[in-house]
Amino acid sequence: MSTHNSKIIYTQTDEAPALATYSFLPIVKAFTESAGVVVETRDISLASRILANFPDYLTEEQRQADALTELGQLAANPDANIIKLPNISASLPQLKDALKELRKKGYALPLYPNDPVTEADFELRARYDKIKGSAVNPVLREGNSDRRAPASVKEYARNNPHEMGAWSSDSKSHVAHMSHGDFYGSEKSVTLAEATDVSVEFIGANGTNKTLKKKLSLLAGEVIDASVLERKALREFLRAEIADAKAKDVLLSVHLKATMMKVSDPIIFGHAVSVFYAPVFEKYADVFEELNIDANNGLGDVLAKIKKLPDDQRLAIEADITACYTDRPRLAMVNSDKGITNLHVPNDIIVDASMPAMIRASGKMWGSDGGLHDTKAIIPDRCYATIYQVTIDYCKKHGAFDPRTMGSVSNVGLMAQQAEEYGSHDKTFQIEGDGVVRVVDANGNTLIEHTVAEGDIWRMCQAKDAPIRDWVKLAVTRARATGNPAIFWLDEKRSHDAQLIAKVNAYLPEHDISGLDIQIMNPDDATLYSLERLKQGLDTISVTGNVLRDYLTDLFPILEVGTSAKMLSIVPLMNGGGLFETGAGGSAPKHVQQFLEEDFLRWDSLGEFMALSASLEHLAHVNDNARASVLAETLDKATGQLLVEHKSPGRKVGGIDNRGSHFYLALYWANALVAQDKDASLKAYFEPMAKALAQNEAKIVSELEEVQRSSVDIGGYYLPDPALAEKALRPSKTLNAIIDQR
Ligand SMILES: NC(=O)C1=CN([C@@H]2O[C@H](COP(=O)(O)OP(=O)(O)OC[C@H]3O[C@@H](n4cnc5c(N)ncnc54)[C@H](OP(=O)(O)O)[C@@H]3O)[C@@H](O)[C@H]2O)C=CC1
Ligand SMILES: O=C(O)CCC(=O)C(=O)O
Ligand SMILES: [Mg+2]
Repeated sequence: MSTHNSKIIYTQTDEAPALATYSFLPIVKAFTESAGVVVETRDISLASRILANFPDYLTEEQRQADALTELGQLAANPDANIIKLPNISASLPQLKDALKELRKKGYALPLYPNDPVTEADFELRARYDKIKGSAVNPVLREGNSDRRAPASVKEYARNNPHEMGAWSSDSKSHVAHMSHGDFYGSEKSVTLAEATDVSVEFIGANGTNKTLKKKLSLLAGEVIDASVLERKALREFLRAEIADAKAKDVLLSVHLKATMMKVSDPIIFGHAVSVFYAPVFEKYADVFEELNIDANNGLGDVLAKIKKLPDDQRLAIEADITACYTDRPRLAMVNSDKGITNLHVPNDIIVDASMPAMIRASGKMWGSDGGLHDTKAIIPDRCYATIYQVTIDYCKKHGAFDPRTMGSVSNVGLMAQQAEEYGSHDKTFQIEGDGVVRVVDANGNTLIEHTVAEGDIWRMCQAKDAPIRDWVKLAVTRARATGNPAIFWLDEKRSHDAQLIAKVNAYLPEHDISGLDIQIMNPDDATLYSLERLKQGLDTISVTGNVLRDYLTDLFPILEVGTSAKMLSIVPLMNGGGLFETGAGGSAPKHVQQFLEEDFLRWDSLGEFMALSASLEHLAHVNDNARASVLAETLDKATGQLLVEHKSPGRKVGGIDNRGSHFYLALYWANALVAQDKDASLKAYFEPMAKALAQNEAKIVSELEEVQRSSVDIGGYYLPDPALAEKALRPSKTLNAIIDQR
């Protein structure tokens, strides 16, 4: 059998998934070796990405290869087989934190220039900004997205329902969005008949003329759109909603995506901060300027920077901040014990996960009293805010969903080649003055034009034709494979969506869609349609653009199976390779904190297990490697057994954690390989391992539990010491001996 090019790239990332990798990867290698499959790692952690981008500041030994660029190129190659674990999409405070740690460790990296003056400062800032936000996923995602809850996961949730907060019809929770002056209201879109280069020009009312973006090459059939969020309208909206939250006596929360929308959303977040704390920002404008305080970094930045002031001055500011709370609504908290509000940092409340978490918890969020309360959820732009209101209304009317009986909503998402809003950050601008912004083609024709004012956020998005066509095809494939209705969530009232509707209608007839139920609905109707089917226990495929892909693959999984971490998340790359993302959730910083405090890692690697199986399956198919196929099948069996036997990590210290679940996966996987009859040599190969694991079960479990309850040091947060981390994550000598002897 050919095992040519049987290579899987397993990514090293950050926080909880990176810790889990220390424990899981040796096990993976011990198994895949048997099929001649080589598993290599590439480090795309935040720390590594910073180092890879600053070789000129590092010594020869400190320099790092640019693994992300390498993997980005690999993703366009038919051979690609990449398992991608969640990574940090760094906000500015996170980036600075990581820098601080690296500098302490002897990496002579330059400080982030907060207030660039010279050209060199600007260049340096641009270099750092490239690493900020969602800098990884868009590079690797050279394909559209197929995310769903596998049958075994659904089955597990039905038999072991997670807690769902009860909903009451008199809940005061609601979504607040703008009614004008937002991106939704101003969107203009065109589909290009021919390839062209465009530029984005700002023509100031005072006669200034500035090219915001030079020579952007566009392909024939590409859909572009542009829209503007008005600063004035946003701030008025925020003021009104803050007052309304106070009047209704609900918590105030703001839900944005400052990671993927790394240019626009920190600015919007900054407005929420400076409007909420307006008296303070006004009174201390000069001091804040001197301290380089930027509202976009949140109240946390204010509190940290005023520490440099003399005590009396700092206390006065702190008193004025406290005074804000008397005539303003209570803020939703991220951590009420530590007094962290949802306006502290832009990366704590990320809309895709935060809204479903709220909806799961009776529509409530945590208040500073440590209790759950009804909340006003501010999501300024109307493009996608309303789907949450429809969901809230549905829960108010019908009560919470029941994981035991509810159906499932899977997703086919347009994502390839930085589609739509999630590829817009290099075409997003905070406008310097009043004037107009124009998108002008190579012949000097204006394609799109907006009147803008100082401080407005203008942005342009792209969606290329080939990915759109591939997305339609993937939707049909999933509809055919499942027999479920596939709903395109497209809003005919949005100019961009109108272009997409035309393309969907043009490309659907390229496929055999006989007997399939494929419909186009606006997001509100599609939400209601899907929720009604969900209630009845029926399954529906949501076919969406990039943002709704992100939102829905947290919303439905969190309601259905308790977390998006258990999703199968496949990216069939357009050039034939496979990218297998683990889950749909993030890096869960809270898990690291718990691990450091009590040596218990509650991260569930189910997403890794499923991604590995899908990756092996893909490899088996592409490389005609029958053994890899047996490995994939038996891994699925083992994962199923792990669920049934309740060997997933618990949430609280004591019992099985992430490492314990890895042991059980290894045991069940080895057993399944011994039990299969497709490949006799694999059967024989795994017999000794299966036996050793089974015989030592009690000893291994006890070695894994013994370490819990004391604090642990891994020598860093963003760049842990590999030796310390390995020691901490592989505490069972008995297990290590069995795994390492392969
Ligand atoms: N694909 C990617 O690379 C993604 C990366 N991120 C990054 O992750 C970080 C955190 O983002 P956030 O929005 O809080 O989202 P997360 O998905 O990390 O967190 C939401 C909550 O989901 C639960 N959760 C998520 N994954 C797992 C898992 N494998 N096992 C058990 N529980 C899990 C945890 O709940 P509990 O605390 O109750 O245990 C967690 O607090 C950010 O740095 C963000 O940029 C976010 C999304 C995707
Ligand atoms: O890349 C990121 O920052 C987050 C990605 C994400 O949330 C998703 O794809 O679901
Ligand atoms: Mg997401």
